[in-house]
Amino acid sequence: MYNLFQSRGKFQKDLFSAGTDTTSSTLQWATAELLHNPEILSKAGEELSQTIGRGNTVEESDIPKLPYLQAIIKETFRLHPAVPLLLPRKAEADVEVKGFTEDFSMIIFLFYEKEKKNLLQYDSWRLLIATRITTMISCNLMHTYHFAIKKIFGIIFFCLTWLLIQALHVISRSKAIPKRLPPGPKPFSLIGNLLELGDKPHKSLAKLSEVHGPIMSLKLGQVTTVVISSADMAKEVLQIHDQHLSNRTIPDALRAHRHDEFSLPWIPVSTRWRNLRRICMEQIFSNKTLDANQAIRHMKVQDLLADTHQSSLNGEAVDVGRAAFKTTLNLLSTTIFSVDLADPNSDTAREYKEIVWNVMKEIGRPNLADYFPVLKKVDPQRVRHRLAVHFGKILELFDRMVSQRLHLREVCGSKTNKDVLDTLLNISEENSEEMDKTKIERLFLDLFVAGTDTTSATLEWAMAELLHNPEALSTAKAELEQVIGKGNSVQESDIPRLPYLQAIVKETLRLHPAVPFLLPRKAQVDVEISGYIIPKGAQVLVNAWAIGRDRRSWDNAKSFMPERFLGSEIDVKGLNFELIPFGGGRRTCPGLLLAIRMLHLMLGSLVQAFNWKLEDGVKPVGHG
Ligand code: HEM
Repeated sequence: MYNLFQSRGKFQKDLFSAGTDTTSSTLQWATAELLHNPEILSKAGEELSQTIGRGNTVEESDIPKLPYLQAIIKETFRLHPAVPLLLPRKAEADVEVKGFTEDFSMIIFLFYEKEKKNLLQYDSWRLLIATRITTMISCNLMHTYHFAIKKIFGIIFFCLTWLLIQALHVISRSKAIPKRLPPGPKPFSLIGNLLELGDKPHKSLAKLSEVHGPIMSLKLGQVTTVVISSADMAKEVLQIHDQHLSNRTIPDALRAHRHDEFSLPWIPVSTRWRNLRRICMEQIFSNKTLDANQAIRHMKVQDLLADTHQSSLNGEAVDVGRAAFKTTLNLLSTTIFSVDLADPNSDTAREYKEIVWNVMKEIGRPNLADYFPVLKKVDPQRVRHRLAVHFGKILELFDRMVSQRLHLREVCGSKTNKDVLDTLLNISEENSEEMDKTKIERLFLDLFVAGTDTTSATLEWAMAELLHNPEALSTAKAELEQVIGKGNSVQESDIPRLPYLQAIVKETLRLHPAVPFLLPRKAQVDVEISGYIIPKGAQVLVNAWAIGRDRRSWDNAKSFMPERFLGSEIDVKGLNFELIPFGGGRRTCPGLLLAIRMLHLMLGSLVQAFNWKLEDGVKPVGHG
């Protein structure tokens, strides 16, 4: 057996070298098969000697009388067709074969199964289609590597099918999601729509949105910006697509002292951001902590009342804005590190107040580097440079305060727990990874910047609206008198019993959100909203000012009517998207509870303690 196989292999090899002649190759295979099957060989020999006789030669005319010989030839054709793929055909027109319709430019190869009995049964052949195969493969090669090639074609076929499915998928997706920006005003070539911003961008963009809709795109210099101006669209951004729209575009100025890398409002959503937020929500601004340190805020509000009383005794008008800023600063600084930072007799306090004020000014200043990123290196208006100076001073001040407290704790030999600084130092002693001196100082910077002007501006607006609406003022006064009683001072714990005062604060925040565009968001991926695409990298501004005045959500939207909130469930906590002065979703303002307490405490106290009127000669003006 072994020898036979060996000799057959050698025989085949010799015969193959003779070329691709189909007849000789079939004869060679027939001979090889007979050598491999001696029984068949002897049966064929018997038939020949019986039919032709020994010594006579075989004539073509004898073939019909030799059925066994015919059968051997057919069997050889079946097992060893000389042209396994036949010769390639080309369809001259679309031809449907078993449900497949093929382009006539395709080349069709026919493979057939080895097991099939009948050479002529085409329906048992497997059809494989290869598009535009340009490489000619020699017949011999095909013959020798028949099955390997079959596999390769199988793989190619599979890959092509897979690619086709993917392409169809992409095409159908791109059909389903029109890749188009929200509508918006036509931008100029270099400056885009910068000129449309005007000096009150929240108002200008609210006006533009009346033309272009509640989701609108603009080009601010080189920055693609999407502006949101309705409660429904705000819900899409702040809640539904919150996951991809929670990071920020960072104003260039904030890169001073690399503050953008430390700052809670600006760092991207990450483990570090979550830790900082958790500390804020659980340790600094929780109701429990705020209840524990409300007495110090009460004291600071008594100072505000004393100052105001002094002004009235002197017959001077009270600058509510300044008084509000000073008191808010004091409320924050006593809450955070038990120091009165707005004390007029302290040099540190005066310096501090000025720095905070300057920081606000620089951050609020429009900066070309934010609209033309190529200018970031140059800092053309020197905003980052000036902010770096202010940051440097304030961080130095915080550094002194933290060092003093650390020293005090060392001397006392025990942990104190009287304010936010103590809370943070306790955390850092337990886990220095989570909190350390630098992180504490950076967090303080954020809290002061985020908390001071926002709260004091809201208080100033509330007082302005009350002076403009004497009926609302007298209703508030009556409520305070009834609930607190004459001569008693307002406490934070009284707030739940003062629904009209709460309604005034909500109405003020609706009409005058201190951060009209919230803080800017940045799309992490393409986000589809309402059939439009907010492209990856675009800046998203939610116009809380426009939403608070949207006629679709509010009756008499421009009027100051605190009554609208009486008996209403609508709150400012970020769940009612028609009222979002503190933002919404995972980046909602963490200082909300403190801000709300400070606002009610200051406003309630001022309204209760004095009879207010506008300074002589000043006329109330409507707000637009
Ligand atoms: C009336 C007062 C205030 C208003 C109207 C206000 C408003 C806001 C708004 C709109 C945001 C951005 C939310 C968003 O992107 O969705 C924000 C963020 C923030 N606010 Fe306030 N805020 C006020 C008071 C405060 C106070 C008192 C503090 C702390 C002392 C504070 C600390 C912060 C911080 C740290 C962030 C950044 C949160 C983050 O990005 O994760 N805010 N605030």
